[in-house]
Amino acid sequence: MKISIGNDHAGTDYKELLQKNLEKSGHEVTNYGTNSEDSVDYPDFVHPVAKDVENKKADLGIIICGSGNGANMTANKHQGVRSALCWTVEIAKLAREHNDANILSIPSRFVSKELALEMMDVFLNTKFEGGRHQKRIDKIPAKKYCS
Ligand SMILES: O=C(CO)[C@H](O)[C@H](O)[C@H](O)COP(=O)(O)O
Repeated sequence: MKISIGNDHAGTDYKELLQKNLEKSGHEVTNYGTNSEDSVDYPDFVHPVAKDVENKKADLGIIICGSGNGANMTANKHQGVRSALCWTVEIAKLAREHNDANILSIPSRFVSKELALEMMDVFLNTKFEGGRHQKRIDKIPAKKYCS
């Protein structure tokens, strides 16, 4: 799969670990950084990931910041992006099965590295169930609701 990944200073070491594992499994990874622990602004590193997913240059995205919230909010401003903030394996699984999430947002300051790896694994290997869930995700875009 093609996976784009981005993080701020709070997620650099997690990103390195996840990227290494993805590449070991044969995935094609585009890393948008940051690659240091110097303080940066998460939108600068998350927008490129969401843009790749929006433009179908990536199959899935992974974004990491301290709480996962700022990264998640940024990604969800992009059309067709459904970014899910996940902190358990089950939530990551449901994000794929029920929400067809295409970006996984990881809160590095609140989950262990082992859990981050497990969430990534389940996120990549779980399929969207469709059916009643398709109807629901079709109703997510605000412009469809408002017009
Ligand atoms: O969690 C974040 C945004 O949702 C970021 O990763 C920041 O780390 C967080 O805002 C804390 O900022 P700080 O500059 O690392 O104290």
